Parts: sequence; structure tokens; C-alpha cells
Amino acid sequence: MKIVNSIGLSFCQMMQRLPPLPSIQEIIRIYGLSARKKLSQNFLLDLNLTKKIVKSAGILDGCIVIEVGPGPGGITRPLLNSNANKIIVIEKDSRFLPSLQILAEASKQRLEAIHGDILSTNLSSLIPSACQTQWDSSPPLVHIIGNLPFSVSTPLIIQWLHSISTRSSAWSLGRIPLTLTFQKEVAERIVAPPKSEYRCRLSVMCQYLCDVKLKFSIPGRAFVPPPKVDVGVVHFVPKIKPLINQPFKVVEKVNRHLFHLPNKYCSKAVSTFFPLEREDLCTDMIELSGINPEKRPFELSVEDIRRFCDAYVEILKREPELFEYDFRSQASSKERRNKGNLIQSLEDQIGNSNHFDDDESYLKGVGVR
Ligand SMILES: C[S@@+](CC[C@H](N)C(=O)[O-])C[C@H]1O[C@@H](n2cnc3c(N)ncnc32)[C@H](O)[C@@H]1O
Repeated sequence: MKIVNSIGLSFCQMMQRLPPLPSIQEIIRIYGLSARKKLSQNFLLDLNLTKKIVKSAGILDGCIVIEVGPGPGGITRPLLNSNANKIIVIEKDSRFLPSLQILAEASKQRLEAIHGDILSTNLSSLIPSACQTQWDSSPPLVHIIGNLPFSVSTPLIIQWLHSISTRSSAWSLGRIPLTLTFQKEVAERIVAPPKSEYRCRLSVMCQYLCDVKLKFSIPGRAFVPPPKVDVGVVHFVPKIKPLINQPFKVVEKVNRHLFHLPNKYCSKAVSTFFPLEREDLCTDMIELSGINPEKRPFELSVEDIRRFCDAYVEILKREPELFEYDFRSQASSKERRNKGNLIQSLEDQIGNSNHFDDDESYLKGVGVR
């Protein structure tokens, strides 16, 4: 990780606007910044849209803003025109550093550009500890924003949700909000309420830890080059009290089992939690949860899933080794056949939906129904 530029801050600098600069299109042309398919680069050149993304983050006055994947700086520019105190950008592709350097100089060093991979960046080391606020008070004056490739934004939000659940990494400093772009279909899943056709594991994992809001959508044609799908801008604010008070791994496992069969009765999904010969435990789990076994997983509220998590943990207290049980490796031949059908149907759905090349693996990973 290489720091290209660092800054000193003052209120006057904070209030300054950028001087006239070459347009993003000119920057791309001058530096020969063609979009790289390998890094799923799709640029937003329309400053009205990038301003709208920045506006949807809320009031940034006096904030430290961390932008992931600035590219040629389409979002960075309105960030520098806001009253944010400091903007730290993290970019994996070194070709963008010279153009970010121009912005750093034009902004009188309010911008710090870091050459690095967001997936392995220690965010807490970038934020002064003076920014810290108590978890149960207002969020700190820090914001994370980014228009990342779809292949990165979903694994990243899962990684960050884990950090939010343990109050680690950047979230050791308080309830830092995020504004991130996703493939529109993934954004719909993140915010999907019970009974929605989009309800899935990702909906529950996001909603038990954060207040989530789909701010607006951007048509694919607004990007250069245009992806085949539209994009949704999602705002996350970590909740003071998560709706499920169990370890992240437990919540993840319970969701994985429940949404394995999202449209069948819950009793069927609960039968995947335990070995075939332990039907007694399935009955226990339904009874302890108090959930109607004829509800279907996609109809469950986060509160219902909280009850399943608590019931599962009660059973694990008696037989902790059951946590290791993996229905996918232990499935009977009949179940394996069913599973084969399920994977086939997932592949059919994904194959028909014109996603980016590398969407397939992460959409499977987040439980597309
Ligand atoms: C979809 S482009 C968006 C660029 C710019 N923010 C915009 O809106 O026009 C994604 C950017 O993220 C960068 N990127 C991709 N993977 C990254 C990673 N793991 N860490 C940091 N940046 C990454 C790409 O190089 C690219 O500049």
C-alpha cells in the first residue's frame, strides 16, 4: 500500500471549492485510461449523477470520507466540492494515480490517494482515533462511499457486515455509514422486505445489522462502457442494537439453511440443520422458535429468523458439534439429486439474467433464489 499524498487540514481549506479542471473525459483521454474488463471498470462521467450519489450519502460537513475505487475521479470531484474535511481514496489500478494527484493538488491536499486493494485494507488505520464515538450515540464524522465493480461490492459488504457485527475494523470507531453501488438486482435483494420476490439471505444479513435504503437507480447506459444491467445506490447505517443477538457465523448458517429452500415450508428447511436420523431436533427447533412450520422462508421477518437463531443456539448448547454438520456434504442420494436440481435452477436464473461474467459466483454466494 503506497501513500501518494497526505494532507493538512484547516477550516478554510474545508470550505474551498475545486478550481477549473480538465473534464473527466479529458483526464481519461490525456492519461489513456481505457476501462479494463478484468477490473470490471465502468465509469460514471455524468457529474450530475455522481453529485447525486454524493448527495445521497447525507450531510458530509466536517467528515472524513473514504472512497473506494475512485477511478478517474467522477465521485471524488463532488466529494471535494462538499464540506467534507478530508477525502481518502483507495484505488487498486495504479494507472489512475497521476490523475488523482491532479485532484489532490487542486484541492490543496484535502485528498489522500492510496494505491491498494480495499479487500485487504485496514480501514481503522486510516481514521484518526479522535473521530471515535460511542456505538450507542450518533455515528462518527466518517463516511464510506464507492462505486465498485459488482464482483467486489458484494463480498466486501459481507466482510464489512461481519466487522459491523463485531465492531471491528472501521466500526471500532462507531457506527460509520456507507453509501455503495450494487447491481440493481442485488440492491433490491439487500432492501427486500418479507414476502418480496427478492427476499434472500443477503436481505436478512444486511437488515439485522443495518438500516438499509435503496436511494435511487442508475441505468446501465449511464456508465462508460455500459454494463448490461442497471445499478442501485444503497445507504447503510449500522443499527445501535442488531435485531439478532447471536454471533455472525450462527446467523449466516441459519440463513444459509433456511434460504436453501426459500419457497418450501420452513419445516423442510429446518430438516437440513441436522443429520437425517435426528428428526427429534427438527421438532425441538420448531417448538423452541414458536414459528409456524408452514411459513415459507421468504416470508420470514428478521424477528422470525432471530427466533430460529436463538432456538438453534439452545440446541447447540446441548450438542455443540452439530454446528459442523453440513447438509450439503451429508445429503442422501435423493437429497443430492434435489440439490443438483436446485443448483441447475440457480444457474438457469443467473444464465438468463444478463449479469456480468463474474456475477455468477457471488450471486450464488448470497443466496439468489
Ligand atoms: C466501476 S469503476 C468506478 C470508477 C469511478 N468511481 C466511477 O464511478 O466512475 C470501479 C473502480 O474500482 C477500482 N477497483 C476495483 N477493484 C478494487 C479493489 N479491490 N480495491 C480498490 N479499488 C478497486 C477499479 O480499478 C475502478 O477504478
